[in-house]
Amino acid sequence: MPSEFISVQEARDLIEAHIQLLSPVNVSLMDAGGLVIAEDVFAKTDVPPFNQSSMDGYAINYNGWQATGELTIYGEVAAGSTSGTYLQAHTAARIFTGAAVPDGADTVVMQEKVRVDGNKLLIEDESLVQGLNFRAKGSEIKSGAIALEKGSLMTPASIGYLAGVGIENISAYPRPSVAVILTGDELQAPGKSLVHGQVYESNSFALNAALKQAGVSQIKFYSSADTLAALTGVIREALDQADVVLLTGGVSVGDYDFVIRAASANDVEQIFHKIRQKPGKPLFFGKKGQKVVFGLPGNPASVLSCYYEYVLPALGQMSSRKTALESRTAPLKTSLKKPAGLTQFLKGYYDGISASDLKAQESFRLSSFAKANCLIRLEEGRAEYSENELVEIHLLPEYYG
Ligand SMILES: Nc1nc2c(c(=O)[nH]1)N[C@H]1C(S)=C(S)[C@@H](COP(=O)(O)OP(=O)(O)OC[C@H]3O[C@@H](n4cnc5c(N)ncnc54)[C@H](O)[C@@H]3O)O[C@H]1N2
Ligand code: MOO
Repeated sequence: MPSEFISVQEARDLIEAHIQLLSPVNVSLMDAGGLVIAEDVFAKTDVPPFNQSSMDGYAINYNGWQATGELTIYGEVAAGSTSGTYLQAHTAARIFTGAAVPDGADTVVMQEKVRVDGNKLLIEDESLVQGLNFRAKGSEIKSGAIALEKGSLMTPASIGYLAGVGIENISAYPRPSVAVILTGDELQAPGKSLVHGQVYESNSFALNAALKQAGVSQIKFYSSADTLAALTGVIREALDQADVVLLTGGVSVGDYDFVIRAASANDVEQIFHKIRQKPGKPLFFGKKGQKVVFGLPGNPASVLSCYYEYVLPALGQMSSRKTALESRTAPLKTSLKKPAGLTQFLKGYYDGISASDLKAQESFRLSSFAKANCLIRLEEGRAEYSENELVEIHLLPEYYG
């Protein structure tokens, strides 16, 4: 293998070293799912904001009731009632779940555990203790306290939690915007007829689905004719529009493979080109300012392998997220041979116990990828693996097991 080829680990390290966090933006909680917060977030109120009943029943003063045994029902507090009340001695207030407990009361008795006789309340609750069914003001969080720390992921629960402490917007790292440039004069859109020499264009479909699955919503597609001038112009426009530019095809050594030259003509600094791996050997990675360019080798299975192994973690890193495929070790179902000197990513199937390589591994074929739920990583220095030998597998995102 010529010396400009680098290892998979070197490629990973170089990408990680060159990716920069995107600048935080102010986002509505409604649009914050999956983002990471860039600053500590402070509660805007006590939660609960007042002493609150957790049951439908009667608010009482526990010690007062202990002293007299019988209470007179006085008034009612519904959830949302905003007029403050004070519980007089020897009285109980009818109350409902979520309502503000009157000052002077410290306990709520469930309505199932009382007898009401006219306006007299008889409590028949042997397990009643002071403070039961009473949520003290600020017992979840006090106003001004840190609700979530910088670096927290906005899950449905954390979004709900922040809304509950009075937050409307947060400062978060956005997801990158992505431009996808398709190269290749032989490409035809699905739905149209093929003439001899044409193939259906599929990379935009696979990448669109993969990017959306990763939460990227700003995706623009471009097509370029196979000329240096055309591709140089399209890359310029894409770099203007997006944080990340993904090209498919045109990174190899053919006479019409213009990606390297067109990137250079746009002052994209080449960080690497070519990895000792299969598929995706001619992967290109470059940088212009904070923007990054991946030249994905055009074969459809190379595009997807390189996306999962290199692009997806980079997209995550820009948004302060870990999005690399989940890695596990699993025993191989059968023995395998491979070329030494290349890391191989095989389309595989993991049944929860062992991993098997699927048929049809060539990079122009997607039939095996379509059935795979993992990539099996075989190490550069190895030429064979035996049955049951432990290997590293990378679970594809659609696999939940
Ligand atoms: N002499 C050599 N030839 C090749 C080498 C090499 O080292 N020396 N490497 C091979 C490897 S490995 C790969 S991978 C490919 C990568 O080539 P490119 O990135 O330049 O890709 P293209 O030639 O443009 O396309 C490759 C293949 O993929 C099809 N393709 C491209 N785009 C799409 C698309 N959007 N949808 C569907 N199919 C697409 C294209 O028609 C070609 O069949 O180079 C090898 N050659
Ligand atoms: O390495 Mo290429 O990506 O096999 O076809």
